[in-house]
Amino acid sequence: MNSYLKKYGLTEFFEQEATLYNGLFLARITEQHRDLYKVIGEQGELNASISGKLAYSTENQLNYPAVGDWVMIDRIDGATGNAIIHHVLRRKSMLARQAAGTAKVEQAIAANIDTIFICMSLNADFNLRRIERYLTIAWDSMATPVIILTKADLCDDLQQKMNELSSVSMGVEVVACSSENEYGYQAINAQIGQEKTIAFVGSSGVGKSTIINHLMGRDVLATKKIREDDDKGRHTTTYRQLLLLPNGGIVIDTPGMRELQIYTGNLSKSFEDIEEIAAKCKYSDCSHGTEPGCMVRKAIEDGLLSEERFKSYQKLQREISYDGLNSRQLENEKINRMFGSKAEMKQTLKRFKDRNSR
Ligand SMILES: Nc1nc2c(ncn2[C@@H]2O[C@H](COP(=O)(O)OP(=O)(O)OP(=O)(O)O)[C@@H](O)[C@H]2O)c(=O)[nH]1
Ligand SMILES: [Zn+2]
Repeated sequence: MNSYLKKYGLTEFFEQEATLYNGLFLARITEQHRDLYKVIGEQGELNASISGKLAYSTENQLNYPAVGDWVMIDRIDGATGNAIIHHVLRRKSMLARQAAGTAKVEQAIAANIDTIFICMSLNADFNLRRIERYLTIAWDSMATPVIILTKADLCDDLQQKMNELSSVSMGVEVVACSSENEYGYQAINAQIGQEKTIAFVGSSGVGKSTIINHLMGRDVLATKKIREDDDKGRHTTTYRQLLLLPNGGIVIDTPGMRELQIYTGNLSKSFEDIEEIAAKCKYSDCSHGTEPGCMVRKAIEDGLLSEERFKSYQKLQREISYDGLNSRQLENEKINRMFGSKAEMKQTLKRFKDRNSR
């Protein structure tokens, strides 16, 4: 096997697949820009674009090459111009999300990830529902999730949080860590196999870049603090979307992956008032419809909360719960919305059948 590409995660599976394409060369996508890709071939990095035929035959956005994909290109020497990507090899896993502004079109964020590090901080960001959502996304991608709890130094009830977490983590490895004293960093390293590809997801500011920098042994990513000081910001500077770790292992960190989190985090902030009222509803999963003891409806009736504000909260909430979910999850979401839950849906369907068979 080509030892150079092996460092970039090449396995026998892909090498075998590649033999189907005579005369073309194997490469892995390391960066994606609008129409231009960076790929790593057996002789190093080169620019690439997709062939007209591939673009033409690719109706589904999902099948466009994404960072992490293994592809077949027409050359290994960039001196003769951009390489042309002719085929995308079958993926072992894929992280996808709804394309911005559309409900139906799905987009690949990254491909062929072995492990997804779901990062959540042990202070403000700690939220079991959020973990559940990320776990669903991770399982759906076919990669293995690992939960990384960050900022342990800012938490004084670690054991309690770990206990709470165990009710939703269901056998997934959990690692607590802190950048303060590098607590837990050894355990994180132990979760990274040789030539395995890792992706980091989680809310903004939980410390993903901090961990990646530590793994790299140098500051390759600007952490939030640095970015705030630098008004040009991270978005204008180019950065690597696929990083080789010095200890083996590969990190994929695409802009799309960072965006996966934006919406989950912000709702509570912008609607703190409603969430505060809702916390007092009789039922913790109150939908603020016709349930007894709903404090949100009461606040609206009492003129303490405007109906409009509540409506926009609900609307945003619906959009948020769609963001980042793929079609199968979306289907489940719709079922949940219509029937409350799958169990309830089954009940309803059963009642319906019973009635019709009578
Ligand atoms: N106290 C404490 N602060 C931390 C820890 N890890 C990271 N931070 C701080 O948290 C802030 C955000 O960290 P980042 O690594 O930039 O977070 P991020 O998840 O990469 O954020 P995005 O790039 O926006 O997705 C920085 O100011 C870090 O110094 C930790 O373990 N303990
Ligand atoms: Zn309510």
